[in-house]
Amino acid sequence: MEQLKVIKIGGHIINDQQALDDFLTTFTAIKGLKVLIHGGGKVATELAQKMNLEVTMIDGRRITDSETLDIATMVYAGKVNKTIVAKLQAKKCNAIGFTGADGNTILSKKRDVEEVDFGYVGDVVKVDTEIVEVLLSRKRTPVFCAITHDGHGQLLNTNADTLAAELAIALAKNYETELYYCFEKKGVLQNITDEDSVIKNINLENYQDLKSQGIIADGMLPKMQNCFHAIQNGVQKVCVGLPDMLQNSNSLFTTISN
Ligand SMILES: Nc1ncnc2c1ncn2[C@@H]1O[C@H](COP(=O)(O)OP(=O)(O)O)[C@@H](O)[C@H]1O
Ligand SMILES: CC(=O)N[C@@H](CCC(=O)OP(=O)(O)O)C(=O)O
Repeated sequence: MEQLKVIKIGGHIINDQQALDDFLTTFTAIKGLKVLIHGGGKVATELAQKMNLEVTMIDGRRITDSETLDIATMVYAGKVNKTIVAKLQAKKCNAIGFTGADGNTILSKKRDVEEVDFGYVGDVVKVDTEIVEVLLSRKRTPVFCAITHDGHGQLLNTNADTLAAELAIALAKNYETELYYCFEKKGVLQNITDEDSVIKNINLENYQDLKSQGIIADGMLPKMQNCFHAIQNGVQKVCVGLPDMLQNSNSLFTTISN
C-alpha cells in the first residue's frame, strides 16, 4: 500500500499569517501523498463577535444556529479554504478545496437534541474517498474544511479534528495512513505553562490519569478522543505537535498508541 499523510491544522496557526505561511511551506515540502484538513474556529469566533452573535462552545463543539452556520460556511469553506488553496498554488502544491458536500465525500447527520441542542452540527456517518483517491492518483492535494452535508441539501458544521480522524480512518483502508494534528504547542504538555514538558507517548492507560489530574483539558479532550478513535480503527500512526514534527523526526511531539 502507498503511504499517505493526513494533516490537520488548528485555528491558532490559521490566525497567524507567518505561522500559516511557514506551515504551508513545510506541508508543500512533504514528499508523497497528503491531505490537509483545516479548522478556523478562531476566525469564526472573531467574526461572530463582530456581528454581536453569541458564541457558545460545549465539549469542544460550537452551538451552531442558522446565523452561525452562515458564518461557519463563509469562513471555513470560503475565506480560509480558498486562501489556503491559493497560498499552496503559489508554492507549487496543486491543491483543491473541499467541503464534505463536494463529491459527496463526507455525509453527516444533524446531532440529535439531547441535553444540549447543538443546532446545525453534523456527526459524520459516511465517508466516500473515491474522488479524493482519484485526485491523489493525479498528484493533486485535497484540502478539506469542516463543513459537511446531510444528503438532503443541508450544510452542517463538523469539528475539524473529528473530520480529520474520520477521513484518515476511511483512507486507511487503501493507504498506509498517518494522522498528524498540528497546533501551536510542541505536543500534549505535562504542564501547560512549560512548553518543553511534552508527554512523548499517550496510551489509554496514562490518558485516564492525565485526564483525572486535569492535565489534559479543554480542546485537548476531544482531540485525544479523536486520536484514540483513529489509532483503534486502522490508522497506523497518530501524532500531536508543532508543524515541525512533519519534517524533523527528532523534534519533540506526542505520539498516541493503544
Ligand atoms: N495538556 C495539554 N497540552 C497542550 N494543550 C492543552 C493541554 N490541555 C489543554 N490544552 C489546550 O488544548 C488546546 C488545543 O485544542 P484546540 O484549541 O481544540 O486545538 P486546535 O487549535 O488544533 O483546534 C490548546 O490550545 C491548549 O490550550
Ligand atoms: C462543530 C464545531 O465545533 N465545529 C468547529 C469547526 C472548526 C474547527 O474545528 O476549528 P479548529 O480546529 O480551529 O478548532 C467550529 O465551528 O469551531
